[in-house]
Amino acid sequence: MALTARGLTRTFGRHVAVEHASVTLKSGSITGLVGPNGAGKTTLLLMLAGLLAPDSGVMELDDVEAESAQLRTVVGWMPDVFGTWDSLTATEILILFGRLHGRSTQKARVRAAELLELVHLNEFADRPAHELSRGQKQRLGFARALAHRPRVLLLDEPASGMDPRSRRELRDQLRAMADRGCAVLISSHILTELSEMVDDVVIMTAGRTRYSDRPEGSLWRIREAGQSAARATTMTFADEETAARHLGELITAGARIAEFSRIDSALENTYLALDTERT
Ligand SMILES: Nc1ncnc2c1ncn2[C@@H]1O[C@H](COP(=O)(O)OP(=O)(O)OP(=O)(O)O)[C@@H](O)[C@H]1O
Repeated sequence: MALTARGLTRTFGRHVAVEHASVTLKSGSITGLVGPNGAGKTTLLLMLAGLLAPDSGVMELDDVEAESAQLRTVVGWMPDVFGTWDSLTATEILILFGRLHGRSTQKARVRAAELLELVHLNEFADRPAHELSRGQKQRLGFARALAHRPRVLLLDEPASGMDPRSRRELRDQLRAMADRGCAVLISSHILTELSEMVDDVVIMTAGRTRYSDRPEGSLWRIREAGQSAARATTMTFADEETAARHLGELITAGARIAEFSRIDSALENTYLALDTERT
């Protein structure tokens, strides 16, 4: 399912948090949302999730204008901080969210077990949420966002607090969801990680959105065995295929390659160039 927002504006008192912002989230695509602190990302996500009313602007699901209530039935929302009833167990929280989305207790229970398995929290199923670590809470937050099998998924800093294995799993799960037709939007400050997983990037500064061109090529470090890091060569390749071909040629020519790794993120450079309006 596709979600399109056009001209969204939201003010708090006299402060304009989001100003005429537009985004298109395509079915099957993962979009990154980046921007400095206070740029309006969370405010935009809340409006797209149907949880905060815009002052003006239009939102559409598959080209049909959608009200907030409709958005809430198809959008899964993962806030940056888990925020829930801490004394409830992981299972109770997921069942409660299933029930709030109109499922029977029985169906919600089955779905809760499935989701706990998905995020590897089975052994914490009956623990109260306040006993979970930060990363475990993030994973429970991800599971909660999936309770009603959303067709659009919005995630605010989903990987913060997660260990490397959980991040990789999250990345794989999001790609699998996109492959099944879900439209995914991720807000994150971890740009190198984001650049590996997104298809499009929306940059937000001072409440305004704009699409970024996908980075063209990236820089790689090539170091031979025995060579110091300072003497390593750097080269730009258009894509991974070209880099792999070059590595093959080096090895065929007898070079003893000890390190061949991507070192830059053009997205990060674009972002840093824009990061002048931090508040
Ligand atoms: N409920 C609110 N009341 C008043 N001002 C708010 C409210 N929510 C957000 N703002 C203001 O709107 C602006 C955008 O905030 P928002 O949380 O959307 O930014 P963000 O891009 O998500 O920032 P961060 O990267 O720090 O999470 C900020 O200046 C913030 O102070």
